[in-house]
Amino acid sequence: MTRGFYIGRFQPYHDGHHAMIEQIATEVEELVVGIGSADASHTEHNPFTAGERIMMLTKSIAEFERDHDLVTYVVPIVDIDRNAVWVGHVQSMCPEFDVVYSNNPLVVRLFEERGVEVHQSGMFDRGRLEGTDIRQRMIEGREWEDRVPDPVVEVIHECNGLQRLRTVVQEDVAERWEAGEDDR
Ligand SMILES: Nc1ncnc2c1ncn2[C@@H]1O[C@H](COP(=O)(O)OP(=O)(O)OP(=O)(O)O)[C@@H](O)[C@H]1O
Ligand SMILES: NC(=O)c1ccc[n+]([C@@H]2O[C@H](COP(=O)(O)O)[C@@H](O)[C@H]2O)c1
Repeated sequence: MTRGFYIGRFQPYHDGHHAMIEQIATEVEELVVGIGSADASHTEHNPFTAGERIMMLTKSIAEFERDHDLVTYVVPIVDIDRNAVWVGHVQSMCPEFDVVYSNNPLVVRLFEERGVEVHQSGMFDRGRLEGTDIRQRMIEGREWEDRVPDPVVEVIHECNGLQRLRTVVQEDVAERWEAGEDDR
């Protein structure tokens, strides 16, 4: 039995993450999904809470649990300020895992330095499937719903996520303006 680990911020969980988990589901029997930066929410970079991201993931991956007999564990992981001990921090919070799946260069490096096997999948349709671009579309009122699994659309509407994102962006801009960090 092989148990994998896949971590992301999932702000929001999108079709690129979904394609990655679909592929992982063919390679492992169990998967631990880490909700990274679990302590962050209500900012432009991290608008959604750990709880909201757990809902996005749990509802979306139900189809893989059914179709591939995959067992998943979703674990929130808060950030810590020392990269050198982060792998131990993750391991201390999760069921034991054999292999890590990631396309994030820092995550790959930190696990490999600790002797953990890491698989990289390459990016799926990255021109369309990038969290930063999807959040920008939400802010600007452009179409984003076709880039995420259907349950994610429901969760974002349930938590009034578009309005929250637009509000926090305005607050961030105002703070940068007051701090004199904006181009004027
Ligand atoms: N389109 C994609 N295809 C495959 N893997 C992806 C894709 N987008 C992100 N990933 C990977 O999923 C993991 C989590 O990514 P993350 O949640 O940061 O998404 P992101 O789209 O890069 O978001 P952001 O732009 O907000 O940083 C990382 O390993 C990342 O490289
Ligand atoms: N020192 C740390 O806390 C540390 C180090 C490496 C990755 N991480 C986290 O792992 C997650 C990686 O996910 P992304 O690929 O979505 O960036 C992020 O939440 C990131 O903050 C944290």
